[in-house]
Amino acid sequence: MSAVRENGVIVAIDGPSGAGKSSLTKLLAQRLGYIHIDTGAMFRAVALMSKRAGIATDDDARLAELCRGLDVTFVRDGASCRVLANGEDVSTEIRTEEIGLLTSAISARKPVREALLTMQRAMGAKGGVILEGRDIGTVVFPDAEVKFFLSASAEERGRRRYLELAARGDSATLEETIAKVIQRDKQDEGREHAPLKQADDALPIDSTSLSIEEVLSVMENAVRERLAQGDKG
Ligand SMILES: Nc1ncnc2c1ncn2[C@@H]1O[C@H](COP(=O)(O)OP(=O)(O)O)[C@@H](O)[C@H]1O
Ligand SMILES: Nc1ccn([C@@H]2O[C@H](COP(=O)(O)OP(=O)(O)O)[C@@H](O)[C@H]2O)c(=O)n1
Repeated sequence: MSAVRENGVIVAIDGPSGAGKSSLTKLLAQRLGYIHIDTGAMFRAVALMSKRAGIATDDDARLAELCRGLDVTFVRDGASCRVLANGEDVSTEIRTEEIGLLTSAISARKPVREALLTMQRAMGAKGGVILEGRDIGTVVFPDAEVKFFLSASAEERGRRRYLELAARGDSATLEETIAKVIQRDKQDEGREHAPLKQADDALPIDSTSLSIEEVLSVMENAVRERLAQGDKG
């Protein structure tokens, strides 16, 4: 049994790329009046800074040093949220597919995971928070009161990403985008430290043929049900 915390429950949303985690996390947070933490953005910020510093993806000593000197924060900007790395707004720069793949390699390294794990636990401990990522329900907050594992077919997730990239003027093809999504999932599932996997007690949601509103409604109902149980849950 886990007690409801100072500011409410902890909601963990994990799943592969393009499953809808970021979209649903933001909407669910608005509905519940919770804060949301995009842990992928934190890993992306580390990857961007490591690229700028010319650090090899397997240079654990330099990665550890980088993380020690890196402060990642989120600031609200109207309806959206900006990501700051040591005070610099890197929100746009971290969102490329290239940084996504580099992030997948960097985030497999133990010192990077350890550094961000400490930050994420500190950010979420009081509850009233939704964290989205790959290992929230399994490693960061295995005692989260509500856990979701959001997925969709690789083709549908690739299609969603492709539409996003096309809207930004990126010339990547649908086939390339699906292939990259599959490659990243494989890396994330196959790594030694904190691999992407469904927690035993997570509620699985396959969003392949569900609208965002439909997924939101399933999630909101599950959280409200848990809140109604209070400390008895
Ligand atoms: N259930 C859904 N149906 C259709 N499109 C969706 C759905 N969920 C998310 N999307 C769209 O797919 C894209 C990727 O969603 P996102 O929330 O960024 O996924 P993730 O954070 O898991 O990578 C976004 O453009 C989003 O609007
Ligand atoms: N909790 C997390 C979140 C992200 N990540 C890594 O960071 C990468 C980018 O995560 P993201 O959530 O921004 O990616 P998308 O789902 O938005 O494509 C993932 O492919 C993972 O390798 C992780 O290892 N653990």
